[in-house]
Amino acid sequence: MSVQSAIRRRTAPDIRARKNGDPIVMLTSYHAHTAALVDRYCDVILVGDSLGNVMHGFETTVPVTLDMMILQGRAVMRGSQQALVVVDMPFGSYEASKEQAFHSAARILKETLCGAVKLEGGVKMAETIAFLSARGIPVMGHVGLTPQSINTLGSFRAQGREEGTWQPLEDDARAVAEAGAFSMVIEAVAEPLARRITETVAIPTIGIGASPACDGQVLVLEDMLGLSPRAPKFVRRYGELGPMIEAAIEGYARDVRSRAFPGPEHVYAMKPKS
Ligand SMILES: Nc1nc(=O)c2c([nH]1)NC[C@@H]1CN(c3ccc(C(=O)N[C@@H](CCC(=O)O)C(=O)O)cc3)CN21
Ligand SMILES: CC(C)C(=O)C(=O)O
Ligand SMILES: [Mg+2]
Repeated sequence: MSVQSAIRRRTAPDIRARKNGDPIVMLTSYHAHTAALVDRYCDVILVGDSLGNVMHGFETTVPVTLDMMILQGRAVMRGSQQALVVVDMPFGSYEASKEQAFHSAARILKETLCGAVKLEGGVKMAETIAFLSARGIPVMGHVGLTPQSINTLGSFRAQGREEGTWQPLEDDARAVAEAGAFSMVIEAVAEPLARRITETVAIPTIGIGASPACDGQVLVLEDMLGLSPRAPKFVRRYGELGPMIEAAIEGYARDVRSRAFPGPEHVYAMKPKS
């Protein structure tokens, strides 16, 4: 047996079993080299449809396709060994029917070999989550702010911050849990609501802008690295890669223009005559 295959990857049931345990650590990655780094420290790697914003410069995640998710999912699986890899189902690939969702999710599992999919929505998606879960596809839910619904929501705004707005959000979280999801992302909700949901559902909640009360946390890697031009308020920057990359590019351009690069050590000399 190869060394690689001797390392057992985390599974959806492993993550499910972490309810009320040590916090679940999750970050996004869309490519092999960052996946290898994230894999050393995280329990879950999310191949998020935020790749539409981060990699492709779209304003929203709406234009992201199934083929884009599968291509990046394959890269992340090649780069990682131990983390559970979860691939986002993109807008338009699952909402029409539970059969459409199964077809899309099966493609994701078969073509990337990832361990689970994630889809947005609560009560309205519960039947779909149950259908997939019963047929061998682990589903991570995603409730609160659901960015794929930007065109009906109107703006990316935190949820549950006004009195009397909690009920539909609590209903969504309960529906996702009872449908058989192994965990759920809670995005941009008021802290007391995130705590209430986390205390009432039986599966782990993974927060993004949803307070420390959740059973785990997730951020978009490029946001926390300081590589995204604009990041939401809930992001803490753990690095300033934007300025670092710019300084490197500036140095390269300067050296090429002054012929300081390439140096002697980067040049191929002729081989001696034999
Ligand atoms: N790079 C990136 N990071 C993300 O966290 C992310 C994506 N892309 N794309 C998909 C969704 C969209 N998300 C977003 C996008 C914008 C805000 C935002 O601008 N929020 C403002 C206003 C909040 C309010 O009005 O309450 C903020 O200041 O946080 C939040 C979440 C989170 N997701
Ligand atoms: C923000 C996270 C949870 C996500 O869904 C994504 O990166 O697409
Ligand atoms: Mg997403």
